[in-house]
Amino acid sequence: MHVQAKFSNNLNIFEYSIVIRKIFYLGPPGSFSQEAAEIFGSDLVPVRSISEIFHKISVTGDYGIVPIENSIEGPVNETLDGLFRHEDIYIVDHVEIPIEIFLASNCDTENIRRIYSHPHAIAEAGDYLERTENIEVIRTSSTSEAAKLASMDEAGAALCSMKAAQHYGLANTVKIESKSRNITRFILIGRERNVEGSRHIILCVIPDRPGSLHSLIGVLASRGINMNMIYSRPLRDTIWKYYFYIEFSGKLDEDLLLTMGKQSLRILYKGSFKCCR
Ligand SMILES: O=C(O)C(=O)C[C@]1(C(=O)O)C=C[C@@H](O)C=C1
Repeated sequence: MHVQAKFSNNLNIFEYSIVIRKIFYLGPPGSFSQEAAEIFGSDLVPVRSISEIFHKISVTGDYGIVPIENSIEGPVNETLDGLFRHEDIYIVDHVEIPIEIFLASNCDTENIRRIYSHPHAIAEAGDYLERTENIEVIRTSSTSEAAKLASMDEAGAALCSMKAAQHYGLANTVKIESKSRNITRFILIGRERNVEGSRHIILCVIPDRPGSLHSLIGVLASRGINMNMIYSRPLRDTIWKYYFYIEFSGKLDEDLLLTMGKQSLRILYKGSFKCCR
């Protein structure tokens, strides 16, 4: 895939034209992340965690696909923190994937004693799980890892995609979460920043005093720019201090970033993308 962007100013936003090479994704094969990665390329490499994807991109300069938010469960904190911790990794593109979750096993549904899945999928299937009894719920690194483990457990089942169920030979599948309201947003990340599109992501650390968040987002309000999402996450190296993850849509220019930068101790512009909503 070919991504192009034009924008240039003294905020280190540069022109580029890139060809997507290797893409790291949360494996093993059969994960929803793999479905998202297939949209951008075919040289796909499974790894064990989202943090490992960030690390691999830093070391190799290749690309990665990571989930950023689910419509039911909310933000993927490991991704937000990865974007904050890796200053050299940016948003290259964005895609939304409908998530259809199946309970997949090799035994009859009434004989299931253990359900494996990724914490996000467990939360997304919360309505179903709260009606089950005497079943242990086991967290795994991905829904495809869950399918792999369930295939080796005769009383085990996975919450996973139909693709993962088929890949690991889980014959009994029951749909428990429909894709009408369950969507996960994924971002393609790499070392070049995309600056085209109406949706933007910035990360800010602001002074810990009355009104500082009000002043920061007041910059958006005064320009009629809509803030779509805001989350605070711990800074980690300083206890009880936070950074803010902010998504907004509208016109982005250097002056807006500089004005927001004046209200911040630190500001990172991670990139822009087209958004269907
Ligand atoms: O486990 C997977 O299949 C993933 O790709 C991860 C992930 C997530 O982290 O949100 C992606 C989509 C689903 O919402 C559930 C799990």
